[in-house]
Amino acid sequence: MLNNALAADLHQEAAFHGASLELRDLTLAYGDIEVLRNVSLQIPAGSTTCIIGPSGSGKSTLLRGINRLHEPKAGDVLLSGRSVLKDKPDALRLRIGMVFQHFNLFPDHTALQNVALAPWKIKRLPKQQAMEIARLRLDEVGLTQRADHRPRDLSGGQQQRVAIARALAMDPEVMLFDEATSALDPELVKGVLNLMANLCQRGMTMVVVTHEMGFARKVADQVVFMDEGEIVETGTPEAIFENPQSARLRRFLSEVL
Ligand SMILES: Nc1ncnc2c1ncn2[C@@H]1O[C@H](COP(=O)(O)OP(=O)(O)OP(=O)(O)O)[C@@H](O)[C@H]1O
Repeated sequence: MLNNALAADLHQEAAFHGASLELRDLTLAYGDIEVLRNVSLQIPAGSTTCIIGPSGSGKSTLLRGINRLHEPKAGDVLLSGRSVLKDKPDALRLRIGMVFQHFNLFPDHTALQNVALAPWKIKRLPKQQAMEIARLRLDEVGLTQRADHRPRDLSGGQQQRVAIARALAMDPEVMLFDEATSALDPELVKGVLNLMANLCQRGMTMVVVTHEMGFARKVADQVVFMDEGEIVETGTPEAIFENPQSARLRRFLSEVL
């Protein structure tokens, strides 16, 4: 059983304690080709940053650099003011949750088992406690009734919510979303975006690569426009969408809005 403090901490609208992130002159390359060059960005604790930009501009690569799925060629990433390059990548990924376009759930596991797996196997919590945490996280994403369903018996939106619950079950300090709604049927997108907005309101630090300009406009604290591996403009949603400074951003917006 969970102790009362833990249960209280996990209840429906509990606040998160997001950490700050800072990227310092981050450069990432695939082989000899640099696809991200000298990217610097401040992401305050508990804030939401939306990354927008054309296909191939380096948005996913930026996320992969933050949690070291791809090792930086140069530069640094600071989590709560401390370089993540000092930690083992596995330890870092306990602190930074990531949600992908494709949900990557284990097909032979139920929703509950999918969410409980990492707290049990990676955090090494007792199985019963991991299951309790998973139940609470599934409850938070509105899937209590689907806990015993396998992914094939869930809609795409429900599978993505399981993937979000799975990331939250590790108590991350930062959540990275890589086009989390791009693979969903249009009628399922809103539910997942609402859930993401709820995490934002509760103080999670979020970095969201998205093609959903409405979400970026409504939810982001800052919007980052990337093109050709660089940050071209950073600003409030109002500044980016209503008063774009660069021709590149104006051209991009004219194509997507
Ligand atoms: N594994 C890889 N090996 C070599 N090049 C890669 C690899 N992954 C991405 N790239 C290249 O890096 C650049 C940035 O890709 P990235 O996926 O980060 O862009 P993106 O902005 O997320 O694009 P999209 O919106 O289409 O997902 C692109 O030119 C891409 O072709």
